[in-house]
Amino acid sequence: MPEPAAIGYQGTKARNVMDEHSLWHLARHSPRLLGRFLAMAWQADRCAVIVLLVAEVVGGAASGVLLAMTAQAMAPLVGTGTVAHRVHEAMPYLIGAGVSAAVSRGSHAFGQWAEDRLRPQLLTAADQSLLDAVLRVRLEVYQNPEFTQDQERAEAGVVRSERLVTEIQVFLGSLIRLVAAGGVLAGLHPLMLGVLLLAVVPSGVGAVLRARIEYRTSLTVTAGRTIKSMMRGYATSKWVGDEVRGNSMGPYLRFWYARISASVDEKILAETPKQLRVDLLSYATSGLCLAGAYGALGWLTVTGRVSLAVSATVIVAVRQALASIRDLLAYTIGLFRHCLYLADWEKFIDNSRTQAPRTTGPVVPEAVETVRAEKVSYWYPNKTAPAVDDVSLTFNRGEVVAIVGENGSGKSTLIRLLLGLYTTEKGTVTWDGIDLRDADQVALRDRTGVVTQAFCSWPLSVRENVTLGQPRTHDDVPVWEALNQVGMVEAIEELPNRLDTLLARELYGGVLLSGGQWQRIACARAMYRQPALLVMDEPTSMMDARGEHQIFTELKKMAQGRITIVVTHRLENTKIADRIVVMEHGKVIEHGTFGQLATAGGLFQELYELSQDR
Ligand SMILES: Nc1ncnc2c1ncn2[C@@H]1O[C@H](COP(=O)(O)OP(=O)(O)OP(=O)(O)O)[C@@H](O)[C@H]1O
Repeated sequence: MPEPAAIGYQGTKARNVMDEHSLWHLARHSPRLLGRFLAMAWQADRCAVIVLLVAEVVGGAASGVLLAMTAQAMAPLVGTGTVAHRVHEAMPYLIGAGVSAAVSRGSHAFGQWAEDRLRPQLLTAADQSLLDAVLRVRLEVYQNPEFTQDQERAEAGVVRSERLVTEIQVFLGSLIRLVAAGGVLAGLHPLMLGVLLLAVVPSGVGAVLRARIEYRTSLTVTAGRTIKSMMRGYATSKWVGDEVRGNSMGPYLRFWYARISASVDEKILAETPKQLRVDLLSYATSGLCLAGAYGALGWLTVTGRVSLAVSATVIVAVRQALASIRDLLAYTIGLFRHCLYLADWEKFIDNSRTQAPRTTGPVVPEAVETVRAEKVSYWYPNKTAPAVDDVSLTFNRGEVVAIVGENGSGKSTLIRLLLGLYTTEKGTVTWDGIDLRDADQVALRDRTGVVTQAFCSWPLSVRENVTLGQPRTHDDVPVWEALNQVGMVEAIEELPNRLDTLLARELYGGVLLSGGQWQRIACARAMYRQPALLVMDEPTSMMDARGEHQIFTELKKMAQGRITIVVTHRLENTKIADRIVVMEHGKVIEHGTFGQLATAGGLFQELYELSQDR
């Protein structure tokens, strides 16, 4: 059996995640990641980036000047002479300190303005990249559970991209203030700076270790959280409200939800003792070092090695430096932590580029004459039997072919292979002789139209619901024609804004359609495309008899210009088909016209008779 590696997704599990998140790795890669975000911010709003950087530099420099002025003012203030004289002496420095404080506050306001502008724009840019990445990958990549988990982690990265702006701003500001305070401090007594640094290193290391533990925990609970949020979405959806109540599913759903929540919580709680140990150790070590720093200052002052004025300034500078270092550490840790998530976002985006369908190679013709499957097989990952097994079929332009068979016989998989949505693992699918594995996949997408079993009710206007996937148009005539083909003209004309009516819940100012009406819209969308290969998988399962009759009549009418394939369990409908293909366990077991198969004594006849036996 071929490896599921055919899916080819190199997800997180394929890498040793925590190796990649060692301190060294983080320190090495965070600047590059921050650089990427800076480039994104630059692209989004240059003016705000410049203002932010200038504001932080000016604000930091002003705080350094403020400290230097305070130090200068301190000497006359604690010196000799009358109070008036001392104040007079210190006055120029005090005025300088006041001006520096004003400049510092003013630049902070501008920095805040820039931050307010950048936050939403960065969030949008990161979010947009994620959406692009998910839409970019080949359909097969969805089969890989790692892809979903990686996507969840990338989503967490998107949320954090917004916070990154604040963190970068505070990080920069505190770094500049620290350098300024450190400069003043070093000028006063170099020893102070060394002792001070020693005091903060242990808590810095502790905070980084804590961030790693948190991230490691989040990795272990991602799968649980994903399934929890999926189940929550289903259980609380208004669409399944009747099913949940009508079948008294509520108690079991609550029980299930509580159980999975408890298992997620258990994993998180298991990590808390480690976090406590790291915190206690780093606080104790940094406290001891800080006590040593203040002890050294006291000793230097008492032994007359530094003057009282210098000592007083050192205390002010130490306070400012400590506050800056605390901010710097807190925000460096925040940056590190967010970089862990952003690295996931970045990996996901970059991986998606290698999972994109090919955009080179031969372009399949707009009006394809023949689609041929030759000895085609396909396995899903973790399945022991192929979903499609050694199938050879030919479909010709102008034909309507019905594919039938019991549940799980491989019909939907086969049509995905014919559409080029899945790649064959054995055998070939060719469009007019072009092997789809070599063909330009983007061009191929323009030639296909499909109605799937689980079609989506897009919260868009009627017009957009019909034209979705096609270039925007102002010509409503073909839109009405497509709606006419599915018998929806009257229903749409009754809507408040006709084609402009939003098809969404009343909450959003829209109107809702019935299940069958939605299915008609899905059919209209595929017909509007006028594709070379039109595939309809159970297109009328929700429709009334009139709707069903109309769809099949229209399909027959428009069959000349294309190849039409219909998958259906309602065997009556296969009468319109030129040929019927019957599948069982992934193989084609019968092939012929309705007249031939209905009396051939095979599976088709059996299923048809069962459908008539009511
Ligand atoms: N995404 C998937 N992952 C794993 N196995 C799958 C997946 N989709 C389908 N299968 C398996 O492949 C086989 C064929 O499924 P397929 O959906 O092609 O059948 P089908 O004939 O279209 O069924 P139905 O009539 O119920 O729609 C089944 O055994 C099914 O369990």
